[in-house]
Amino acid sequence: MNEDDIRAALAPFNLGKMLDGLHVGDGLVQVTLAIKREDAAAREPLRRDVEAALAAMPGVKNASVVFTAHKAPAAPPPPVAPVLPGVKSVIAVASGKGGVGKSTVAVNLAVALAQSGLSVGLLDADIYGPSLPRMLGLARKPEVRDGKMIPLEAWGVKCMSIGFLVDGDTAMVWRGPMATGALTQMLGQVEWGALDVLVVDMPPGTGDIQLTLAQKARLAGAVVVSTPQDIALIDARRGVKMFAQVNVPVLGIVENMSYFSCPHCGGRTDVFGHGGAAAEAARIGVPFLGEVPLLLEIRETGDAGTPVCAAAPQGVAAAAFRAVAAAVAGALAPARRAPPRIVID
Ligand SMILES: Nc1ncnc2c1ncn2[C@@H]1O[C@H](COP(=O)(O)OP(=O)(O)OP(=O)(O)O)[C@@H](O)[C@H]1O
Repeated sequence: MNEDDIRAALAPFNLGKMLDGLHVGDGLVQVTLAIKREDAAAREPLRRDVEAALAAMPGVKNASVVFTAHKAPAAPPPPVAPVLPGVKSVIAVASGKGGVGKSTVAVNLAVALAQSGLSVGLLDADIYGPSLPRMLGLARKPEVRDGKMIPLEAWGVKCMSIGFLVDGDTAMVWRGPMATGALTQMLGQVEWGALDVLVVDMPPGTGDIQLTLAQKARLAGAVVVSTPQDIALIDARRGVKMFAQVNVPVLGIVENMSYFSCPHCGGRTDVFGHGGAAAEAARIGVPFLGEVPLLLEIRETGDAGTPVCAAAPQGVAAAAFRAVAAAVAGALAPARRAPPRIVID
């Protein structure tokens, strides 16, 4: 008794596409019939007849016929009103771990994009540790007009941070839902106006806030910042994976603190090794967007509230950020995307 014998025995039942699975071995026959869930009762006599016919065959010790109901293909998600109707592209700047310079890259990317002539917004979504107020030297509370907050402006960039509204220590103790609620408000209740790009400085890691943002803000893409160290790269890989899971294209990886550029002699030292992020990007098949050197000037200007792209636009740091900005602008898909659907298995 082999599979052909069983198929021959099934032929009179005209099962057609209903026959979904057949397993034959050691005198055991298992048949799976695919039906619609609601047809189960009506098809039961057929199931019993098939089972009886197979059980009666010589050489069959046991025959079982079971139903399976395939899920109907998921309906496309209903159109959702865009949270940010005037914003052409929202991009997230993310990192797998803290301290790799994600905020520094986000701020300078925004300033460099604005310097290239685009209208740019910058949202600090790092609810638990907002660094925009310090990096941009902004401490005022935003005005409210017609129930909407007016972003503060710095170097041609419209900026909003939870740090403008509450002091950092307050936000630090928020539970997850409070943080995601605050972020949703910052997306929808800020008068962003018409923007070419909204750069979002994400909190480090891969959690609730990242998912909320990926869903609500219709991200056009994500920029993942890493240092060349192995440990940062492992976390960066996790970040890339998270965006892939929520269907957000990864625009590429930026290597920050790529090498040390000595302000005295101009010599270059590869403090953490060099080129790890480029190699990793190639390995996981995402673009490499450029490298930013480890420079005292970047830290000093950032901590003093003037991003290096604004403080020293002619310097090597600004040139590095401009190159990253050009790569990001080039990678941005012109079309706006539908919100991702999160599938939980
Ligand atoms: N390329 C660089 N050269 C010199 N200093 C840098 C560079 N990039 C970042 N820094 C400095 O490193 C510190 C951490 O940077 P930043 O706050 O941007 O990191 P982050 O990844 O956003 O951190 P967190 O996720 O913990 O908020 C800052 O003091 C910043 O000025």
